[in-house]
Amino acid sequence: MKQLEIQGLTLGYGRREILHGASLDALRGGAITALIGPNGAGKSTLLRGLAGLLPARGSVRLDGQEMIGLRLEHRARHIAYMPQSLPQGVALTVMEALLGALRASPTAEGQLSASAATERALDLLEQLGIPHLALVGLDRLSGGQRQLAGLAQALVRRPQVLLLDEPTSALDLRYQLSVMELVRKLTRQHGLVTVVVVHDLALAARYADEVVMLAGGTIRAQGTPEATLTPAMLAEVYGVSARVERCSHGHLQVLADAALPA
Ligand SMILES: Nc1ncnc2c1ncn2[C@@H]1O[C@H](COP(=O)(O)OP(=O)(O)OP(=O)(O)O)[C@@H](O)[C@H]1O
Repeated sequence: MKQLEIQGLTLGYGRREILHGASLDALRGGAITALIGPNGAGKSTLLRGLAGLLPARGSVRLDGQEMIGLRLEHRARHIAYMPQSLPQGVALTVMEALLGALRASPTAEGQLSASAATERALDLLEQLGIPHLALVGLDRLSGGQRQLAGLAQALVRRPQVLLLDEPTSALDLRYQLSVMELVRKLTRQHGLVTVVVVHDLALAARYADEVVMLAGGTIRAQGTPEATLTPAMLAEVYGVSARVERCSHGHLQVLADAALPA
């Protein structure tokens, strides 16, 4: 079983430290971890740090192998990262972007032949429900379509660790569910260590096996949705008074009633 161990991780921008020696219980393969917390908590910073895009101190070990200090192309064999917003003005079709991601550096299975790469990319677009976008330019996609194309770029290399920064924020209700279902299916099937930044606590409660709550650059809680999404924690971390109830289908729902006085 794969696992990602994060110990004493310190991250920041220039001299500004954002994450202060964060340590987590090992993140397990086959499980989705939702990274939640208020705006500016450091969620995207943590994800960028795990992706190797920021200078870091501490330790990030995948199955015992230290990732910090590993060259980006080596780390990219194991870890895929989908940023909150994809770069604009890229004159490529969705298919060209996927093939480019496969060519950029060898995948864990080595370099794929051109036909195997095309087949894999098409298969993934089918799974995401967007085969009709294969030949459409990235700069002609809607916000939600761009997000799906970004997700395809992260998945196409079949990583062991999948880092997704708000992958459903621009998606309509149906796609929010179908994308999270697919992420869960792939996570289970391939034993991926999946970490998803998400603001929607109903989605976190429904799809996460584990929740990590971050505030002010510090880990405030880690555990099952039931253990972490409590009225007391929501008051402390988000400053809201909230109820946590089960709907008629048994899903946990967070009902925020009021912002607490600062
Ligand atoms: N490129 C950057 N340069 C300098 N500071 C940054 C940069 N990106 C983020 N920060 C700072 O790091 C802190 C954490 O930001 P981060 O984006 O990680 O938060 P977040 O929890 O993802 O927030 P949100 O929910 O609003 O997306 C903030 O104070 C932010 O101003």
